[in-house]
Parts: sequence; structure tokens; C-alpha cells
Amino acid sequence: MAVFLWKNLFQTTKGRTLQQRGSSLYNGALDYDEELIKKKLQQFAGGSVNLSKEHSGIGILTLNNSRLMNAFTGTMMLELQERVTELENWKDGKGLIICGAGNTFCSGSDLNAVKAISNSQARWDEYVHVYAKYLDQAYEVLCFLYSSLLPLISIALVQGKALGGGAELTTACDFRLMTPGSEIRFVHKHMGLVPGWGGAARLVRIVGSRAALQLLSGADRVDPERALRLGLSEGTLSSSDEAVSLEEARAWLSQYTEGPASVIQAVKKVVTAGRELPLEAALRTEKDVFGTVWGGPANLEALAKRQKHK
Ligand SMILES: CC[C@H](C(=O)O)C(=O)SCCNC(=O)CCNC(=O)[C@H](O)C(C)(C)COP(=O)(O)OP(=O)(O)OC[C@H]1O[C@@H](n2cnc3c(N)ncnc32)[C@H](O)[C@@H]1OP(=O)(O)O
Repeated sequence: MAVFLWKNLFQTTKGRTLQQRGSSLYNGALDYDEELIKKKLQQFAGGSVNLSKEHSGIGILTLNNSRLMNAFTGTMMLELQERVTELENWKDGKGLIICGAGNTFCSGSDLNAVKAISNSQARWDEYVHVYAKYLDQAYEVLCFLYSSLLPLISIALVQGKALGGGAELTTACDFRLMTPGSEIRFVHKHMGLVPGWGGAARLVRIVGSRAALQLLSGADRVDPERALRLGLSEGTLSSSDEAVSLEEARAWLSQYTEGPASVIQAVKKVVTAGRELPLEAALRTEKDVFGTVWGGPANLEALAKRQKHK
């Protein structure tokens, strides 16, 4: 997946100085085999991440672990990466809705897995590496979702609760829509943590640093009304019913995905380039992306029709 490209283009978490019992979470000297760590993550199994790709060019990605309020297990993290790779290669894709099964969004990391890893008899170094892999996986896949490398316009459909890593996941989407009674809550402080999946940095860009500081330091419950005021949500849907809210989210997104996939994807790329790159690089990217649509089928068709915009 282009996550690896992303890794090279932008700095990864490696080299950061998160200190745990005096040992860095990322310590090059203790590099474990990737496949081995993948196998370890697979030990923390349960739930699934399902993708359905609709004819309209909208993908529906559903977190499915209702027994644990859609908490992310190790295997779900791996599946999320697989599904996102599938979306990356979807030529006709234009939009993406991320939602949770069972009328709730996501309660973050699977705390059972986190506890099991830390309580295992394994060496501390090994715990650090397994957890680091989990964190790496979450961090990279969310960065990828948010980046121009995935050229789909995305929405987090927040029903019920989006807590911890679940709240962070909402920030990796372009837009958030909330159902009545739902909440987004960065509970990390109460867990003795800060966001680690990139959620804080993205939150600052969405709501500004003062509001982000309040939401993180207060571990505030953000209901749909406050989310709207803060610009964290685009709108409150009329129903919290799973099927109805999904239909409403689809209708909302369709306003922006009308038209050829090549053009919608190009729009998403130029906007995300503006969001994530220094100005000069963003300007260059825009010119390059323009080159991919200029003289293309949609452009030629519009010219032939002598399209007017009255
Ligand atoms: C950087 C990200 C960060 C990290 O990686 O460390 C995190 O994401 S930390 C995780 C943050 N999330 C939490 O702390 C959620 C804790 N859970 C709750 O607050 C509640 O369970 C809640 C509000 C999600 C739901 O409350 P409600 O009363 O509606 O239901 P229950 O509490 O009975 O929950 C049902 C069932 O689900 C289990 N559950 C919920 N969330 C998790 C989770 N994140 N991991 C594991 N299990 C979870 C809960 O324990 C119940 O199971 P039961 O066997 O009945 O105890």
C-alpha cells in the first residue's frame, strides 16, 4: 500500500521519544520481524472491518465488533489496512462513509488486548514492540485515510459513541455527521494518555488549537450541537436509526460525489495537497493534478456541450 510511500514522504512515529519505563516505544536496536509482530497482533482477534463498494462510487466501511462497542482489536487494525488498500485501488471510487455496527461508532483500542499484552509474561521489550506495532498500524492507516493518497471524500457517520481512538478516527475523515444523542469524546486524559493515532494534530486543524486544548484537557463530551458550533461536525442527522442515518449520510455525500470519478478524485487531491503540503509543493501538485484532467473525457464532453453555468 502507499502507506509505505507515505512513510517515506512524511515522518513516521519512529524516532519519537515516547518513554515507557525508560525504554523508548520505538527503539531501532530491538527491531522485531514484521511478520512476527503481525502474527502477534493476530492473537488479539475478534470483530471485523467490512467494506461494501456501491455502484454510486460510495464505499461503506463498517467497524464490526458490537460486543465491545466496536473497539479495535489487533486483527481489526490489520483488516482496516487491507480494506483501505482496496479503496486506494478502486478506480470508480468517489466517496467513503465510515460507520460502526450496532448503532455505535467506536470505543477506541480494545482494552482487553492492551491489558493482555501488558500483563503477558513476555519481556517488557517485546510488549513495547507489539504495542508499538499496533500503534504504528493505527497511526499509519489513519494518516493514509486523511491524506491525498486516498482520493475519496470521506465522512465519519457518528452514531452512539466515538471514544479515544474512535474519536481520533473521526478526525481522519474529511467530514463528520452525527446522529441525535451521539458523542465524540477524547477520553485519553482519563486513561493517562494523549492521542497517539494522529488525532490531536488533526483536531487542531479542524477546530483550532484553543478548542482542541479544551476538548483534550477536559476530556469533554462533545454532543452534536457543540460539534456543530465548533465545526467538528457538518450536520446532525434527523434519525439515530442505523439504516435511516446511513441513507441520510449517503444523500449528504452524494451532493459532492456527483460526476466522473477522475474529476472528484482530482478535487480531493488538490484540496488535501493544500491541507497537508507547504504552499509551494501544494501549488505544484495542483498544476500536476490539473494536467491529469485537462483534455480528459469529462473536460472534452463539457467543451463539446458548450457548457454554460447560468
Ligand atoms: C490512543 C487510543 C487509546 C489507546 O490506544 O490506548 C484508546 O482508544 S484507549 C480506549 C478508550 N476507550 C475507553 O476507555 C472505553 C471504555 N468503555 C467505556 O467507557 C464504556 O464501555 C462505553 C462508554 C464505551 C459503553 O458504555 P455502555 O454502558 O453503553 O456499555 P458497557 O460499558 O456495558 O460496554 C459493553 C461492553 O463493551 C466493552 N467495551 C467497551 N469499550 C471497550 C474497549 N475500548 N475495549 C474493550 N472493551 C470495551 C465493555 O467492557 C462491556 O463489556 P463487558 O464484558 O460487559 O464488560
